[in-house]
Amino acid sequence: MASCPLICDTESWKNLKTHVEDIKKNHLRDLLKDEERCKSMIRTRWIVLDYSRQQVQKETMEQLFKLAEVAQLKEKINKMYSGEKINSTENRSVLHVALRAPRDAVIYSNGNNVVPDVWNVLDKIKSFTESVRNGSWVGATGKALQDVVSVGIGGSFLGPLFVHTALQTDGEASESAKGRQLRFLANVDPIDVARSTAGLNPETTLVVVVSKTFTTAETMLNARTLREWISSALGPQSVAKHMVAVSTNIELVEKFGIDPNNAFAFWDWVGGRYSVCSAVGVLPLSLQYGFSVVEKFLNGASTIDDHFYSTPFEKNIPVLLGLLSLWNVSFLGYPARAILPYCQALEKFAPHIQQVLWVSIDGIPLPYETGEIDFGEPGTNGQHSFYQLIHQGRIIPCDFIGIMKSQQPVYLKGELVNNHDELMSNFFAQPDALAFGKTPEQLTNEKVPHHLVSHKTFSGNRPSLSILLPTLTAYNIGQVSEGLGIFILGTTYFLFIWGINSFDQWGVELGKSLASQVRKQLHSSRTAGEPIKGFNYSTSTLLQRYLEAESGISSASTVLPST
Ligand SMILES: O=P(O)(O)OC[C@H]1O[C@H](O)[C@H](O)[C@@H](O)[C@@H]1O
Repeated sequence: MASCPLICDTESWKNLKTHVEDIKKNHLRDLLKDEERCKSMIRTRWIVLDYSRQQVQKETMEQLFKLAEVAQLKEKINKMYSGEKINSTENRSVLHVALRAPRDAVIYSNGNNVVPDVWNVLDKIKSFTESVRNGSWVGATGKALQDVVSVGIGGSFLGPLFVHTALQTDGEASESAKGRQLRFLANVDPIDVARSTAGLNPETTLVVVVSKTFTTAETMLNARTLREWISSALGPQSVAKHMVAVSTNIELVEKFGIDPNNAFAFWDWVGGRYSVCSAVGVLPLSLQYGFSVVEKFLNGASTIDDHFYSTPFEKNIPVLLGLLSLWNVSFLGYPARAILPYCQALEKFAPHIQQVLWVSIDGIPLPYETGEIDFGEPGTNGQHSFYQLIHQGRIIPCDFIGIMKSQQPVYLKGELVNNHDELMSNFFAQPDALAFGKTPEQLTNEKVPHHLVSHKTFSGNRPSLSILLPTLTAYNIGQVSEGLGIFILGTTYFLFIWGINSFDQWGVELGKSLASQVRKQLHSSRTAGEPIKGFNYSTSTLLQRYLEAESGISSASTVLPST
């Protein structure tokens, strides 16, 4: 039995479906003439959020807030923060907010305050990373470990990579990272092994194996590969000095050959895609930038949690972002969203991790589409690749993210504007181009040749929102990347409203089990010449062609990339 009716059966949902027809009668170029409307849709907090170019009226927002109330959104948020096991299919709390809570905070899971455990790990990370960075922790040959390879995939990779990319050009962070390298090894493609170790010396490299379960096939094969890379160069006893782990599964960490004292724990109430503020991100980032910089990142993330928990929905940035996404996906029928940071440092920002389910949290098949296809590219690069699509092709709501003060200002004397202003000229122009478009009448008045008028017509009425950040320090990155938080929390929200589980991931299991069958077939065919069996004709044919090709590798001996 459902614990609550599907949201699509509520009056509030039906009213919004009816409201769509009212909205379709308006063009954004007309809505944007209403200054009072626009004024009510520009929110200035730690960031400036302007959603006046969304296809919404004041009434739309009122109805969306009503829908959130009907969906008991605030109650669900309260349950999340109070440690209730809202991840019901895995019987777990959802408490990534505890990872960046102040030391004196009290957050319960299973009747225990989890904050002291969080700070025990943070204190251990601080101590360990300081010893590596100051050279008191050295490798097997007595050399300081200046380079780090973080091995992990999915949530054990994407969040840390995003934050690393954003910190690389921050003044304070880049100064503290001088002389150090942080690389990531995620894909099981051996090319990724070659790339992540190119030019590195095992003597001065520390490998961090990041895996919540310590069972993920790609991560564990990559970890064994780097263990071999180190052992073959420095001897098997060197693993203790050159490999550490981040996991909830300390037993498997020890079985792998890593000293449990060199394992940094996190907990089952941290979902993989929400783990960047756990040791998953904090350990490799602190090795690269120092714990004090990463602590600022955590503090920034913590401000989002406070805002998210205590701010009324009308002024709640993550809730507004989530509700607008819900409106675009479930009512206006736009299945995708382009996230366009006009800041190269945020190039890894577009959330790659989306929760999409076809059943409700109670296992009931949903009669409406869920999920949103998010993609993105830093501006102005995107303008030279897919903006033709978003201007004149299908309608894709866009989120533009700009920075007021560049991390790395450049100005050439004599130029009209500095380089950041040049970038931001596009940040301010693109949303209006999408909203207003250009009509055939305007083109005719501009004396555009008649045969080109249709080609150069822009329909406009394409929704977007604009976010302006003050700058990108570790603190701001924490706000934004829990900006992964803003978007992920926003995503969590409308998943709360859709009534699906934002925190489990059964959907990835089937592919993994089928890959396991193929792995066994490849092994038996290559080592014992076993014929292919148990696959459909198409897959069997492809497998046959693959096995006939020369692999360039003999399974008789270990092969590592040439360094
Ligand atoms: O950290 P691990 O246990 O190795 O899992 C790595 C990743 O596996 C899957 O892709 C999950 O959907 C992710 O949430 C998780 O981050």
